[in-house]
Amino acid sequence: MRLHRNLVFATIDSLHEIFNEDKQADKVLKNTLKRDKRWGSRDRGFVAETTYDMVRWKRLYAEIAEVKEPFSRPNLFRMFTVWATLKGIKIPEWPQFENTPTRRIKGRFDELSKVRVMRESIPDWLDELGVKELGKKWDKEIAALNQQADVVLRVNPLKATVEQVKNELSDLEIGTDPIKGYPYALVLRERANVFTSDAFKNGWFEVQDASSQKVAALLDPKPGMRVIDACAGAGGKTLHIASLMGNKGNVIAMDIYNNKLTELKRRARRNGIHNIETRLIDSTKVIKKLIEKADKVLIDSPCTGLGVLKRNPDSKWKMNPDFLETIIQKQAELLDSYSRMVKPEGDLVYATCSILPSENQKQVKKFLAREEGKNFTFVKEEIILPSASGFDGFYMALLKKNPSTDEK
Ligand SMILES: C[S@@+](CC[C@H](N)C(=O)[O-])C[C@H]1O[C@@H](n2cnc3c(N)ncnc32)[C@H](O)[C@@H]1O
Repeated sequence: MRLHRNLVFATIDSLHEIFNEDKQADKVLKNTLKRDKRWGSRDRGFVAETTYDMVRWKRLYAEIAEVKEPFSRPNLFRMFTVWATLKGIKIPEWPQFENTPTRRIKGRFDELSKVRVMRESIPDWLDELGVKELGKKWDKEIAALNQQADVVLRVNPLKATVEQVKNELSDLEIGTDPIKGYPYALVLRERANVFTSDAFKNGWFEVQDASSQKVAALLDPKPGMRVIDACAGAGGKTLHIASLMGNKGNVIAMDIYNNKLTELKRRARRNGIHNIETRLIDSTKVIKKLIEKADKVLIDSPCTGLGVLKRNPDSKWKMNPDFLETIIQKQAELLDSYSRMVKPEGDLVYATCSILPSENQKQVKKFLAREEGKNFTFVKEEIILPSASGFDGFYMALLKKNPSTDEK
């Protein structure tokens, strides 16, 4: 591979903003990739993937390069040199790369790889938390979470079949494969920009990880039901729920951020979905009005996101250990409050994209032991670990509300 100056500089500029200005990697990249209209998909892929790689391996590369934060531009180039050397890429003779100590880089890599926090490039607090929560399993999970994520599509059955999407993308030379056990999923053989395809623009599919596609399946909504997606965000799972209902019945998508709900409505139009109603949660009244009104409620709760580090490697640098306690408290509050919207004999699914038992199975256990959870019966749960599934880490539990309730 030959390194192109403008692509390397774009990568360094992106890293400067992510590391030194505390900006979010996806937002920074979105802007960087608009910079040069002449860039083809390979060029854009190089900038995006290299930036994500360097974010993922920040601690390891900084340690090998012997540089400290905040990273000056020369130091970002030193880290880039580590990346290129370890990938076996020939370092060009640019002034930024003078005297690259190739041998020393490899030697330091071998030495540092013996220590997990360096090998897996994670902060000490995260390693301690992982061990505390997952014990011996942590080693495998954090290694799996450092792999690059696959691009997975969820076909929208209201518009197309899996076969149609596969053929349409194949015409664009984008190879895909079905995934056993995931009826609407197609995984890309190689990363590609699928957003410019007509199939995407016409709502034939959404990009959604395979594990995430299991959530609506567990909720199992039926046409004609009233279903509430209480933490809908921009609607990844709402769209799936509505499509499983064949546009029949009513899906209420709620969130505390209006901009996310606006995006959800835009996506619903593209998907040809018209049974979704959005409601902004701007007071407790919004929830009270819906008490015991839903056949099924999904709480796709805010969480640490530790199951999706593959996709958001910068979150390990932006998160801090106090966040876990705050989020566990928030999850308990949401369970207590939003579970009231389930009708007697209705279903509640609680889901997170975390792999920590304290946000998942322990959270559900505590809910069932509290006054607010006493009307629910545990049905089943799925603990999806990234090492076993190859996809994102997820947790989901199905609870059934008991027939008689004295609540109101
Ligand atoms: C895990 S994300 C949801 C992702 C979304 N369901 C999807 O599939 O794309 C959690 C969502 O909860 C929202 N949220 C945070 N606090 C909330 C609250 N108190 N009530 C409802 N939603 C909340 C966040 O804005 C965020 O969109």
